[in-house]
Amino acid sequence: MILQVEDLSYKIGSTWILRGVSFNLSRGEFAGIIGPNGAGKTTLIKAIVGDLSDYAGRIKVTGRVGYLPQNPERNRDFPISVREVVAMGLYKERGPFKRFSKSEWNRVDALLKTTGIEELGKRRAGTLSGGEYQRLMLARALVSSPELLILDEPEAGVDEMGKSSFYRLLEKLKNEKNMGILMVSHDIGMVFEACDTIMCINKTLHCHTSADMISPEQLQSAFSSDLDLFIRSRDHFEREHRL
Ligand SMILES: Nc1ncnc2c1ncn2[C@@H]1O[C@H](COP(=O)(O)OP(=O)(O)OP(=O)(O)O)[C@@H](O)[C@H]1O
Repeated sequence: MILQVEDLSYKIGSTWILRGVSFNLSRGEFAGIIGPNGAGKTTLIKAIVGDLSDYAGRIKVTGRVGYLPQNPERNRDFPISVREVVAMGLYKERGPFKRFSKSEWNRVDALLKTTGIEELGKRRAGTLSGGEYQRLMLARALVSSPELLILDEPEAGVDEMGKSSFYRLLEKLKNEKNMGILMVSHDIGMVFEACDTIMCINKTLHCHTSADMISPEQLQSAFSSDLDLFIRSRDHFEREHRL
């Protein structure tokens, strides 16, 4: 088990954002978190990565975490290269004040290759397109060799071709490194295609089950407040089950 969440609840003022969320994530499991806007998905991720302190319940992570946040902040003018941004992902384990060693730069370059942006290493990070920037953020999240990779809507700004190669890359990394992956996404089709398990969240966790076992009732209970998302997920359910 790489992640254990037990009875997690979070409240802002008198409003519950999350209530009694419990689940486990195994190594080698790619879980997709789906749910309507405002369902508490990002809040759950923030609690897991340690950006939220005043929650109730327990979260146990047993391994290194790589995190690709939703809409990562981007300063287009800041004079930093793509390679340097990836290398900064190592700060947590070795601090910012030492020069990067040759082997650390080799690690960075290998990841630029893995994520398909090796040609862009020397470019100023601010000049990258949206999809290229997401790949850069993925390389940075991976440079510390995480056992748990957490992604919050990584497909934002990525075109359809880019999306499917991005998800294929995640599946490959999961298989090669036996990582656990937790990904929030509104891309219901891709979630059903790429993920092993699906978690439906809307304040509470409505289901956490394998993509081909999920029932229309589970989808409906999580999405009742968002008819459009519900219909799209039901369509995918029906296609998956050839109904
Ligand atoms: N600082 C805050 N103050 C008040 N309400 C907040 C705050 N942060 C989050 N919320 C509310 O908490 C709820 C859950 O937000 P969260 O960002 O976790 O949802 P989400 O499921 O990630 O949504 P989306 O799919 O739109 O990204 C929303 O109703 C949001 O407005």
